[in-house]
Amino acid sequence: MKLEVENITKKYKDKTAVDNVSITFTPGVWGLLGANGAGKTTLMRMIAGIMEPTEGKILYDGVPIETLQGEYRRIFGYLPQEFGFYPEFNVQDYLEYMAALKGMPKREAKRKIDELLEQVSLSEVRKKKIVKLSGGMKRRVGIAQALLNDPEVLILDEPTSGLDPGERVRFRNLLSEFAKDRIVVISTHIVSDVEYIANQNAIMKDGKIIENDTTEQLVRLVDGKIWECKIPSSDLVKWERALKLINLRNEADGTTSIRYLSDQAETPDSVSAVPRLEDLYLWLFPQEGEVRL
Ligand SMILES: Nc1ncnc2c1ncn2[C@@H]1O[C@H](COP(=O)(O)OP(=O)(O)OP(=O)(O)O)[C@@H](O)[C@H]1O
Repeated sequence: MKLEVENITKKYKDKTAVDNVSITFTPGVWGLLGANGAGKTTLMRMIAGIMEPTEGKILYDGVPIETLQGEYRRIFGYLPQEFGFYPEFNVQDYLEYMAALKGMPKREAKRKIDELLEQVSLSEVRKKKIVKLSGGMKRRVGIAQALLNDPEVLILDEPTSGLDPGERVRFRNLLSEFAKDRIVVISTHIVSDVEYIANQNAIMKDGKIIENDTTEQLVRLVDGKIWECKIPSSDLVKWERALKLINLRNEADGTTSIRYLSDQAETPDSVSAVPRLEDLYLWLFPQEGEVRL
């Protein structure tokens, strides 16, 4: 099973949103990371077959996806970033409607919907109108509809936006289970969402894939560049100016623990830290850096 993206480009008038991208997706969870405007949504829409590339082709097991027709609905599941629901439908009716669009027999659809509502913790609100649900619940309805037909290729555009931390963890577990023998592509700019479940990550910048590798290999790019130390809290402003801070935590004893990016230790007591995907991301996209207190 493989999804091959060959030299695809998408131009919107004079803007090249995706620029000659080639990548082969194999079974497993793939993280597609990149800053706002990097071209993730455009790439996902082309992979999901709902937008035509200006140039290039996409093949599923050697077959161009635009020629899959009916088979396409069986193979692909897609959660768009902007999800147009039918707000007056209740959750159950909406999922039944989506199952019918995907050509699922009624009985099978009912069984699958029960199972999914349980998995995304929505059984209790199945009769509630979608318009009345919270943002996180709506997102979970979107995730459920993308999983309805047990797709071989699941494409999720910013699936965790609006989910609270508990929902995020449940979502990750659900996906890890689901991803066996399937291709799952998740686009996000929340690195921690893919850090624990993605086997492979593609990083996009200005319409191009600039890195594509396993998490272990990718973090090696910042090996020896991540440091941790404690500083007096009163010196924080000085260090914030001098260093590329990744994280900081105020301690009870008047010190602040900091994690920073640098080619060498910047204080005598700095110790080298094991790099994480988030460190790499901030190294690649320094303007995205946001110190969390
Ligand atoms: N319909 C459109 N017409 C013109 N330009 C567009 C259109 N859609 C997207 N773009 C531009 O193409 C570029 C890539 O957009 P895209 O939405 O694919 O990025 P993204 O990585 O998904 O960003 P985000 O995380 O903010 O959704 C951006 O510069 C965007 O402004």
